[in-house]
Amino acid sequence: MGIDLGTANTLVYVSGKGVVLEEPSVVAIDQDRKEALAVGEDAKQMLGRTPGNVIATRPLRDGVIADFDTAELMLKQFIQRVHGGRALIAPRIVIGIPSGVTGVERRAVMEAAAQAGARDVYLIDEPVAAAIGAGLPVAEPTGNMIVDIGGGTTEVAVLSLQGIVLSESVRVAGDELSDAITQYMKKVHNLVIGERTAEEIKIRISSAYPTVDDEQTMEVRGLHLLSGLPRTVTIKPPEIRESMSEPLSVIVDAVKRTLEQTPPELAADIIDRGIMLAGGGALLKGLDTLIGHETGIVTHVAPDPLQCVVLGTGRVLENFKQLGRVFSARSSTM
Ligand SMILES: Nc1ncnc2c1ncn2[C@@H]1O[C@H](COP(=O)(O)OP(=O)(O)OP(=O)(O)O)[C@@H](O)[C@H]1O
Repeated sequence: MGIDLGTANTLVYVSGKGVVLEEPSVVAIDQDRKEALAVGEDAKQMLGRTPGNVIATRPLRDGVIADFDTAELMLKQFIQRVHGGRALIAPRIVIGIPSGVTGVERRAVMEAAAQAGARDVYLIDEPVAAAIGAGLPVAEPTGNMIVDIGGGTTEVAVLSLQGIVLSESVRVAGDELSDAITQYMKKVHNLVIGERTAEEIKIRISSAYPTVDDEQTMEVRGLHLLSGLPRTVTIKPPEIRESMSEPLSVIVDAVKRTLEQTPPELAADIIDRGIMLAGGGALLKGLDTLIGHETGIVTHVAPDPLQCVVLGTGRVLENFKQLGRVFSARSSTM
């Protein structure tokens, strides 16, 4: 089983079957009964809409486990769902985690997987898994650059011969873009909006670079700060793009810094092959154009950016012998 345990979404790949689960990393807990009310998509629908005794939370923040018990519970639920309620034949699990996490954070992920029933747990750095999932030839002696923009972290890495030559991880990604939109709506339109609405604005009309859709409009509903009453405001893409400029420049700067440090031979390979974007954040309209414009290097979006990491873990599972050097840790080394 391969798992992308992400801040925003968790995906599971089963060897021989492909991606069998893709759910938001959200858990709704009934605090009176101390039990999970919903996990995944159902819990996400409850975000910001729960009564006092129910909390809908994300157990991961910035790509790492922030709430261990809830993360373990979520992981168990997902693994059980994949097994269709049958008894778990403790599987071998490969989990993608951000490359910048500490040893303590790595052990927390491994422990959660072991508690959830895994026999052998292998950790793979997310950029390596994303590059494999995006179809980059990571086993060859050639430079590949992958930029994985998730919910909580953006990872930029240069890979060659199954390994990371250099990488940079910044804790700014899709969530910060949504947060920037929330703050803008509050400051400029006096409108308080929830997390889900901010994400909807980002997905529907925002862009990182001017596009032909710039004249499009969207009606946003929220709570007016001054009157305290519900109100609808009409917004356009350019103002939303402007509101995201700070987090976007953090992402672009991370790419530039990594390129500046890349050894010349590998830099030449990257100029030939281009930069590959993966992760849900890669779906932001115009982000490839912005990065291409800022770096002068052709930038591509992976065919299925949201699934790159989990597809990479799956490919590793299915080619265990050939790709055996890609792991950053395994449970027997805990
Ligand atoms: N069409 C879209 N346009 C812009 N952003 C999008 C789009 N679709 C998804 N996203 C964003 O992608 C992010 C989730 O990406 P992904 O599932 O790759 O992250 P993750 O793996 O859970 O996070 P991390 O790698 O940080 O742990 C969210 O912030 C989401 O809002």
